[in-house]
Amino acid sequence: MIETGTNPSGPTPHPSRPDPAKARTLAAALPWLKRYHGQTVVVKYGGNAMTDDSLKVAFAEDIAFLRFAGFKPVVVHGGGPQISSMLDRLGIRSEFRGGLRVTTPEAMDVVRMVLVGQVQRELVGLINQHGALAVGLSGEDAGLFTAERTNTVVDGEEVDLGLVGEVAEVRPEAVLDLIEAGRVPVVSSVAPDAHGLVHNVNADTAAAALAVALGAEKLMVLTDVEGLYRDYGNSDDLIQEISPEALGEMLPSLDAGMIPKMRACYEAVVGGVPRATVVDGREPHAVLLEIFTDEGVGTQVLPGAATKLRKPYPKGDQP
Ligand SMILES: Nc1ncnc2c1ncn2[C@@H]1O[C@H](COP(=O)(O)OP(=O)(O)O)[C@@H](O)[C@H]1O
Ligand SMILES: CC(=O)N[C@@H](CCC(=O)OP(=O)(O)O)C(=O)O
Repeated sequence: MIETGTNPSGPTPHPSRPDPAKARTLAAALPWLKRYHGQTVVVKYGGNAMTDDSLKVAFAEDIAFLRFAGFKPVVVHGGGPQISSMLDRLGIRSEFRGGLRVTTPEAMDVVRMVLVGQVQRELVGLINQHGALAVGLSGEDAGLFTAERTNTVVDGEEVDLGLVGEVAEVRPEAVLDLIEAGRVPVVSSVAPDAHGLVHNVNADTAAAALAVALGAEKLMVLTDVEGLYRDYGNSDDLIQEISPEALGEMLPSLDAGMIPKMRACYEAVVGGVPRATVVDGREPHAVLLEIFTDEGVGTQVLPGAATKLRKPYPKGDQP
């Protein structure tokens, strides 16, 4: 029954008018919704962008948003700092050479336990707060990745990294089955070699190999810097856009964690992924911000790009 007459608890308040800015924001997303509808986007979530619980919740919301908006998101996660802290707690020494962890058999057990048993489980749980979407798997599942042991060269010298692998082969069928079923695969970067011995694969490397094998439309890498600095430590010039050729020339000059990251972007684009981007995962909703803005927010690697620089955004300022 509709009540008329006076309201005993006082006058009925005027409803507030819906904010037209919200409609404008949604309408402005239309070109990207059209471009990415039905397309696979591989998002690599780095351990350094996972340190804050609220950031992880926002990341899971972004992934669920993409899925419900008709994208096909696939997550590959890292967990370097989380592995390091567990190794410390267990009193196992580890060091990085050329951006990769020297991995003894003892450390490998911890890498696998932390990536598959902790980090992956947590992300799956957070995404599944939004529906029965996420399914976790690792390079060991259904032959997803076959690793090939690799070393690295530091200052001209070959360094033995132990149980560290590159991705020699990808069998993406299991991931494709999940995507087909409307699920969001969440992939951990450990993988057996041809004899079944499990290796530690850098998560950026794994994400690139998977993006190529899936024919993804985009590889997005979340990290803890605004993007690729032209001359890290000496200048705050950020690279906004760069071609794979120019990036290839820069690779030997890169440092630490940026080596596997930018190599991954390079390999992805050379392997046919139309664009690869590095974005600041410390920004809440970094994934949506990157996808639904004109120039993107971090560093984009795309064929034919002329190198474009920009200064960092002022602190607290949104792009
Ligand atoms: N040219 C560069 N531009 C940006 N960051 C760089 C550069 N060279 C080295 N770095 C370092 O690489 C780090 C990112 O790599 P990493 O720590 O492995 O991140 P993640 O855990 O996200 O994979 C940055 O925090 C920065 O310290
Ligand atoms: C070989 C190698 O270095 N593997 C990485 C795997 C995790 C990873 O890549 O994590 P981020 O993305 O957070 O750096 C490691 O052991 O730390």
